[in-house]
Amino acid sequence: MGKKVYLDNLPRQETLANYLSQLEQAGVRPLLPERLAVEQALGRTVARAIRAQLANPHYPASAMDGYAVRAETTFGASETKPARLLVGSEAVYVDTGDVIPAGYDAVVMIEQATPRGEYVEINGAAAPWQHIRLVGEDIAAGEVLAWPGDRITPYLAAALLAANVTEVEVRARPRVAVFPTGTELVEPGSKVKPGDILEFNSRLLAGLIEEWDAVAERQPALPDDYELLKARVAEAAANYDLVVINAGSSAGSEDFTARVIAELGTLVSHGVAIKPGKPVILGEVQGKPVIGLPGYPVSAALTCELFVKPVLELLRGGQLPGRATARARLVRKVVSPLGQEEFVRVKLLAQEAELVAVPLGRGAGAISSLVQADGLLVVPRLSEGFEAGTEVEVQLFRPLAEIQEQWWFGGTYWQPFEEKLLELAQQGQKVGYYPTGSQAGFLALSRGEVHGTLWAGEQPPAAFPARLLGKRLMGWAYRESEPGPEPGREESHLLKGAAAVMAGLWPRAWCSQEVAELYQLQFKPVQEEQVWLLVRPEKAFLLDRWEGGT
Ligand SMILES: Nc1nc2c(c(=O)[nH]1)N[C@H]1C(S)=C(S)[C@@H](COP(=O)(O)OP(=O)(O)OC[C@H]3O[C@@H](n4cnc5c(N)ncnc54)[C@H](O)[C@@H]3O)O[C@H]1N2
Ligand code: MOO
Repeated sequence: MGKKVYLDNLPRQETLANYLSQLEQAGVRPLLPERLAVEQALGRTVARAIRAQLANPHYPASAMDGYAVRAETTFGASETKPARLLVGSEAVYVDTGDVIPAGYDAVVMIEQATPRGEYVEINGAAAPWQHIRLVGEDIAAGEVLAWPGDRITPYLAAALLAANVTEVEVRARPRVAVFPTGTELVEPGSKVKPGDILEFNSRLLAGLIEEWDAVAERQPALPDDYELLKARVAEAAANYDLVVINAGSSAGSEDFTARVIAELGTLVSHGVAIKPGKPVILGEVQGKPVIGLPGYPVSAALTCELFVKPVLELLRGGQLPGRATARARLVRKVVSPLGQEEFVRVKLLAQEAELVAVPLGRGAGAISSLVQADGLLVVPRLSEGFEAGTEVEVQLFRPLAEIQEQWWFGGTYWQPFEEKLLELAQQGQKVGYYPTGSQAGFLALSRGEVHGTLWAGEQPPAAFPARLLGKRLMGWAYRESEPGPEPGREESHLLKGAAAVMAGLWPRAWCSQEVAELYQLQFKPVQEEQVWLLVRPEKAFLLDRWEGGT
């Protein structure tokens, strides 16, 4: 196949369908199932139907402690006219789980039986088969206990063992080699210098792949060396079911992945009409799928889900679970380029009786946005986005119950408030605090994007229930000697302003005394200000969670 210098730009579904069919043509087939002991198979997926080997119960068993009787011998019995049965020939004592002796067809609980010497008196009629667990009542021999595609849960494992099944055939877990690439990559925990990139994508990708019932083997990071990459990819294609290469997907001079695949096998496509994740590379080498994922972490995670997951489904021979969805009302307009399918991370909040979706930052480099997000909103390729107020469907990253429990705060950054939230979180309350400054926080509160916000300054706007939490000293933070008259910068998130001063980007930043201390910066106090908590009316109870102001 010739060298491609341009990116393909077909819709995702078409790109994927074409790739999967090319893989099938190249001989990629589902892997053979594996035979495992039931105890070793928890979490795995059943490959072939499993039938019960033995009934449960496999003998008629007493369900209660009492006397096995012939039901007909008790007919007509009452408190005043009990049936007198001879123990041994007309009634036999049984414990729960004992075999019902032949010829008997009911059990009378000891509470309803009165021993009288060698007799026992039964003061009520027993219905035939009462308190007897019949053979196969729970599981009949030969019954299908597990269907292909069922996940082996502790319940299923127990049922299999109850039916005397000790081994199961489960879907194979494809083995995936994950290669991080880039000369600038360094291991987490290293002492870093500018330009170094802490290598975390391979952990991110391996984690996702393992969640999808596959085995990920992270490989040492590869420097940007064409021949080395080529040799390692060829070797991995021979030894793994799937090869994932991360970064080196865009048009930069050291982005070799596509070339390597084209030279070793077939480059099926490079580029797809999605955002983020456009430069994804799909190929095949020696009959094995080889996928190049973009370097930016959000793009890498998303393309892993959109392309690696379906290939894993092909290899294991069966679908993996998708995400649950929920409907939510968008609080802000989302504008998206026509011709690209866009995946927007959203925060979800329970507000009054509904769920609202707040679009988050769209930078593909922000791994924190995936942590903060509760879900993903898909803007179709032929749409330019959604108006504020539209009801949209969101794919959930976490259980809805967890999302509905959380309290979400914005506004100015104030450490004592953060401490209080940390305390609440320690006690089990789900909370989040995403400071964006007093003004932005107030707007967010008005639009319903947060449950509460911190406002710094005099009397806050009267629109929301408010409580004075305390006072703080504001001023300029700077490094060694106080900079001259040039103005400093104000950052909406006080920690970020102080961080910019720390990094030598700004001469000084407007921040609070606590933040300056946190960053060990010099501090020139200018004014004292009040800090208020403002909340949505239905969250007014939150105001009482904080001790009175100063
Ligand atoms: N001139 C153009 N530049 C770029 C284009 C383009 O079309 N033309 N596409 C952009 C898009 S879209 C994306 S996405 C990125 C893809 O970049 P690469 O796949 O080539 O990846 P790198 O440049 O090597 O890395 C980018 C960035 O990703 C982070 N990264 C990479 N590897 C790791 C890792 N193992 N662990 C953690 N983080 C990693 C890192 O921040 C890199 O700087 O290209 C755009 N450019
Ligand atoms: O498509 Mo890139 O993946 O924008 O970030």
